[in-house]
Amino acid sequence: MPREEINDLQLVGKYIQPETKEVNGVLMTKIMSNNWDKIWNFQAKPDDLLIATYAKAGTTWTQEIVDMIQNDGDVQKCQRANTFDRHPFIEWALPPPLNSGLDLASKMPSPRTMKTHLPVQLLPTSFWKENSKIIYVARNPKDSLVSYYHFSRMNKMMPDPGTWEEYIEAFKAGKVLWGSWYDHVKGWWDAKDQHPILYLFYEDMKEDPKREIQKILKFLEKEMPEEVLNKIIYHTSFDVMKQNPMANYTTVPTVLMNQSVSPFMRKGMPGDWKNYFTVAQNEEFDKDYQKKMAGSTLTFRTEI
Ligand SMILES: Nc1ncnc2c1ncn2[C@@H]1O[C@H](COP(=O)(O)OS(=O)(=O)O)[C@@H](OP(=O)(O)O)[C@H]1O
Repeated sequence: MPREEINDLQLVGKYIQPETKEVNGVLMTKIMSNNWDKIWNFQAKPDDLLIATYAKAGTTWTQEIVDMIQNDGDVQKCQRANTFDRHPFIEWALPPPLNSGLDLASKMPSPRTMKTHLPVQLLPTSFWKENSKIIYVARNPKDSLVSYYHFSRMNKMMPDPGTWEEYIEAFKAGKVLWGSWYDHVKGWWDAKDQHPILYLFYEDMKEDPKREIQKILKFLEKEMPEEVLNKIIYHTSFDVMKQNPMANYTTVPTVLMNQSVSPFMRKGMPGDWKNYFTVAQNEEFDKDYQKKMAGSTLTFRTEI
C-alpha cells in the first residue's frame, strides 16, 4: 500500500479497531465480511501457490523461505518489496482507496504466490478445482495464542484483544479473527489427503530448518545447490528476518502497527507460552484442548 494513502487514512482514523462480522460462523473484519462474495468467487490458477495458516503460525517466515527458493537465493530480489506486497493476502481488505488482497492478486503476473488465513471450508473453491498447490503451516496452540494476543495489542487493524484472561477465553471459544484454531488445524489436516497440500509445523521448522526447507523444495519440484540452501536458511533465520525491513513489517506506519507495544518479530521461539500461562490456566487449557482435539490424529509439540 502506498505510504501517502496510508497517511491520508490515518488522518481520518479509518483503521482504528475494526468492527467484526461473521461469515458462516467464522469471525472476520466487517470489511472482509462485506467483501465476502468477491473473496469466495476468487479465481485461482493451476500454477498458483498458496501459503495457508492460522494467524501467527509462521506465515511470514514461510513466505520468505518460498520467495528465496523462487528467486534461487537472491537476497536482493527478495527485498524488492514488503512481504505483504510480494504475496497478496487474498481475503484481507482495507477501506478504499487501498488495494485489497484481491486487487493485488488480480494485477500480479503468474505464477503467483499468495497468503491466506481462511479455514479450509471457506477457501474459495477455485483453489480445489484448479488443483493449486498449498503449503499449510501449523503451530502449537499455546504459542499461537500468545503470539496472536501480542499481535492484536500492537496492530490497530485487529480487534482489541482485551485482557490476557479474556483473550484466552476468546481464543478457546474461537471468537477471534479467522475463527477457531482447533477447527482450522484439523480441517486443513483432513484436507491434505485429497489435495496437493504440504502440511508443515512451526516447531519442526525451528528444530531443523534444513529438513523442512528440503520438504518445500521437493513439493515445489525444485533443486538447488547446498550453498544456496544454506544461504536461504541464514537469510530466513529469526535474527536476520527481524532486521529485514521488507519482512519485519516496520514499514507499516506506527499508527497501524505499533512495534514499541510488541514487535512483529517478537520471540520466534517455541515454548514462550510458559512465560504467560499460569499453572491453572495451563491445566484448564489442556483439558479443553483434549475435548476439542479428540479423535484427531494431529499432534503438536509445545516445546522443542
Ligand atoms: N524466521 C523466523 N523464525 C521463527 N519465527 C518467526 C520467524 N519469522 C517470524 N516468526 C514468528 O512468527 C510469528 C508471526 O507469525 P505470522 O507470520 O504467521 O503472522 S501473521 O499471521 O502473518 O501476522 C511471530 O511469532 P512470535 O515471536 O511468537 O510472536 C514471529 O516472531
